Amino acid sequence: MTSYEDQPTVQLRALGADPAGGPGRHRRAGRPRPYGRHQPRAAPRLPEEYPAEDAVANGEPGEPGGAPGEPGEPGGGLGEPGGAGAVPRLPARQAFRRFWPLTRGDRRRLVLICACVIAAALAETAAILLFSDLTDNALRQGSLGAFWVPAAQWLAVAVLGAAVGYTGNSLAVWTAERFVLRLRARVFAHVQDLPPHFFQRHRQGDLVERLTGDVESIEQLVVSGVVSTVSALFSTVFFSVAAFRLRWDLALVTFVLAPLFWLAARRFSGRIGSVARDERVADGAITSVVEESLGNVVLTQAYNRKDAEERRLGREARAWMRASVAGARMSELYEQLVEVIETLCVLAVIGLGAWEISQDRMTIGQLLAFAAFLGYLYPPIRNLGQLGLTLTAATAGAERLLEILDAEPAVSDPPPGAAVAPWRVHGTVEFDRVGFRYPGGDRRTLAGVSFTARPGEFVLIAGASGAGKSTVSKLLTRFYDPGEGFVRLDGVPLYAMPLGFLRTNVTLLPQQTLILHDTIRENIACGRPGAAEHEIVRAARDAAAHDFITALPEGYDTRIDPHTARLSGGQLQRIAIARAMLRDAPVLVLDEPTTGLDALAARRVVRPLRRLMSGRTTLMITHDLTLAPDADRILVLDHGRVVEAGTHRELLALEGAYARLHGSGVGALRGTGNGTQEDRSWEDRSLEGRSLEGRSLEGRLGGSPAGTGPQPTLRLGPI
Ligand SMILES: Nc1ncnc2c1ncn2[C@@H]1O[C@H](COP(=O)(O)OP(=O)(O)OP(=O)(O)O)[C@@H](O)[C@H]1O
Repeated sequence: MTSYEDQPTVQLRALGADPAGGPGRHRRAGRPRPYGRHQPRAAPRLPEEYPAEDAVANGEPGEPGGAPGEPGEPGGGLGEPGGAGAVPRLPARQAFRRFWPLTRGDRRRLVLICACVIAAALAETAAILLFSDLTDNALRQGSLGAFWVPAAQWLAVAVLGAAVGYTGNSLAVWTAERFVLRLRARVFAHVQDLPPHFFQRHRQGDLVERLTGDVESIEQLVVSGVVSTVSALFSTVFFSVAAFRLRWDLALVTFVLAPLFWLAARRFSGRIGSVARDERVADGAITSVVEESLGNVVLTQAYNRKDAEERRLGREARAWMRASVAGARMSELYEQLVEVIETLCVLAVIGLGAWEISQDRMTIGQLLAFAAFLGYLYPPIRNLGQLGLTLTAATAGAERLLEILDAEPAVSDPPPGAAVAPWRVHGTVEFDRVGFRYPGGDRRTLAGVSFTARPGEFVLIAGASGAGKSTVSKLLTRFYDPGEGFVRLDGVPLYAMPLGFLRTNVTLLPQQTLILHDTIRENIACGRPGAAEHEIVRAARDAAAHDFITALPEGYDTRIDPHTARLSGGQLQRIAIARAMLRDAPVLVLDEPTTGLDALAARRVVRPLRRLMSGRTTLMITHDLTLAPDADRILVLDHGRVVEAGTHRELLALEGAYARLHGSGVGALRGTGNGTQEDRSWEDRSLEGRSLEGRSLEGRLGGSPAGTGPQPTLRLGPI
């Protein structure tokens, strides 16, 4: 039997698609999985191929959700990663329509690529006819003179084919990569606007996989899909015309059997879709486990969790292997079925040819020439059948990506023209009967919260864990909009001003020190891009960071990252303070600025913090009440409500919630709770509280320093 694999077909192979689910990690490593020896090409599927279309239309992820604040809306709607069943099924047509606009700017190039593809198919058809002419005339005549003209023509056609093939391929790869680049940038930009709870609810590794592997698989759906369809269609038409010109009766037999390829592909389409989906999910899961394990390596080692982590990875790896093997088997099964169909077709043609020869209507040479020609004809026909498979598999990646793209940001800029014009912010912060419920949350996190912080005031927000303190900071920096009431800056509701303007004027210093994977200089400079060197150094000096930075061998050029071992937690925090200094915003939100630091480090941070706070409206969220006497006002939150407000003295005198909080913390340590030590410096109090905190732990653990017997247990509030 003719080996069609060896036949030259003009395809833009560089765009070769893997219908088993796109370029997952394993595929990028080079394991080919063609569902046919000739690279399948994507084509739009017929409507009847989508029995689930109605079901999909009902829950189509393309529809924007409701208003922010409602369960599942902003950033919601994304199925729980790790379960293929959670991913909504999307018709390929819709997926194509969603991503096609991204080809804008490259459409002329796409037309040129298609023209190259068509020209290449024409050149190949011409080559086939010239070959037939050569065998029929020159060889039969046995004259070398009859050889030269068709040979020269054949060579010219081959050169032309090579030229358009090269041009088309180069352009196609370039266009495809540009598409991937654009798509990735678009998804990445969208992801960055998503609210915090989106990232809390989704495994980072799975999101990484969506931004890499899944993004690439969309390319097969769109750019390669269009080029492949054009290629397969035109090749089929040209080769068919040539086949009918050679022997119409044999060509007819060939075409009568051709739908078998399409039937086989259709039969496999559903299963390949689900296998591809499983593979994409398995890719995401394994990336997540590896990423989480590496991030938690200290926990793993400290708690002897090595075996447990290995088992976890093993579980995901086995699931991945199962999905991968299922995909490979499906591929192989389809491949072999197509082989059998091809054999059947060739046998039918040879059978008819044998009958024609027996009737003296055909020579053996003609029959062999036609059989050889089938090697050209079947690949594009077969590819047309396989396009659906490629598309189904690529759609699995599209579904996962659209889940991200359809997750809505919790907040957005006011419409153009509706935004309040920027002004010089004084720093009055106002919460006016604010109520808030997290998307998907079952109860209100804040209810009727009202307070005003005037320019330059220091307002401390205290309360038990889970009372809603950090939520106040998220509303003020507009990660979310309140469900009820208003948050205002200088009397203007936050939603009425551009987000960029708000965040330029309200600096957040979160609980977790945010460090970029870059030099110390860049880490400080990102507070105000374009800042001059002397401004960066001044900020570092004010943050008490300049000395330890210059003591490093590479000084400000030292590269750091969030897990850097070169700097301590307190030093990283001081770099973050320097960044905030440089930003020079009139409003400052400090969320547990000394959490995680030991007493000495906290003490070193306190002084620069005071410099940072000076002259700015400051909202400090903290458990550490050693700072409370310095506050102009203290708000005590309990179950999302402000239950007490006043100065340190006033609240202690009330002997209510604040006094209890204070009594369970530093007050108890001082044994007074009446603020008699308020004249002592903040730094000293901080140091004392934290030193005692250490002692309290000793006490709890039953340690008895210097063998003095059991110590009383000291309670320090949340540790
Ligand atoms: N993304 C979220 N989705 C649903 N609920 C959330 C989300 N984030 C926080 N919550 C809930 O809102 C409540 C208040 O959380 P918040 O972080 O504001 O408390 P907190 O007072 O700052 O606590 P802590 O002092 O422990 O940091 C908690 O019950 C918490 O479980």
